Amino acid sequence: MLQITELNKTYGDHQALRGLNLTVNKGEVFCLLGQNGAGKTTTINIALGFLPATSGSVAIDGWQVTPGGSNASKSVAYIPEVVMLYANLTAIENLDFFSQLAGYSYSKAELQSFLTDANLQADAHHKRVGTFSKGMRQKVGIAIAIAKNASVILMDEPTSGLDPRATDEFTRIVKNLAAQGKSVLIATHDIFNAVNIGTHIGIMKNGQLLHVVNAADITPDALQRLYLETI
Ligand SMILES: Nc1ncnc2c1ncn2[C@@H]1O[C@H](COP(=O)(O)OP(=O)(O)OP(=O)(O)O)[C@@H](O)[C@H]1O
Repeated sequence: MLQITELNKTYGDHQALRGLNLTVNKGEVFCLLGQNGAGKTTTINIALGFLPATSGSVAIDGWQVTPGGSNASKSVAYIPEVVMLYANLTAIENLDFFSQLAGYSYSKAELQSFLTDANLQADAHHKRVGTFSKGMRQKVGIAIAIAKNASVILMDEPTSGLDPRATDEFTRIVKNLAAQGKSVLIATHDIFNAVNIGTHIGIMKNGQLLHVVNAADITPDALQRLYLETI
């Protein structure tokens, strides 16, 4: 579970986050919409412990996030827009490397099962990732999150640049993660996919969450109208 409470962040004299409150329970997928500069990346970076908050708190499964690593960071995984992997290593070698970095040592069979859980086709497990598409890199990133046993997964613009088939596959993978009890937070500009993939959708403006809606209660058209009225 991810719990953000009264989070403020100031860069110099610019206030990027203003008393942000946001909760993602187990099994929920929270899509965070907002214009460029609304504060989505700042929120993710504080939740990861990459940036200190000015005030307020972020907790992962009840553990407070503190900059530079904590018990909380062990339970959180990040899938950036482009997942950075070692181009000359295979998918399974990358997964093994990053799992070991997180303190886990898995057998080859276990590593393969994580890649399969992330929907990476078997014939790609032993291919170097240098040739992988964005979607395939994402699957390795998701396998790393599964191997790390992360209970909270944060994603930045995961569907930008994915073709419709890859987006549909990604949607199914994320729904599966949620069904396994993960909490997923996705910063996105993709309104249509937010309705498809999310259980909850938040609209952020100037560092505040102005609306939170249940994805089941809104159509993409209605969400687009609400978004345009809000930002
Ligand atoms: N290191 C920094 N120093 C100064 N200002 C910053 C810094 N990082 C972000 N900001 C400012 O804080 C605000 C929030 O930025 P942030 O990157 O969190 O927004 P965002 O919603 O993620 O935007 P995008 O959709 O473009 O990624 C913006 O006004 C941005 O210019």
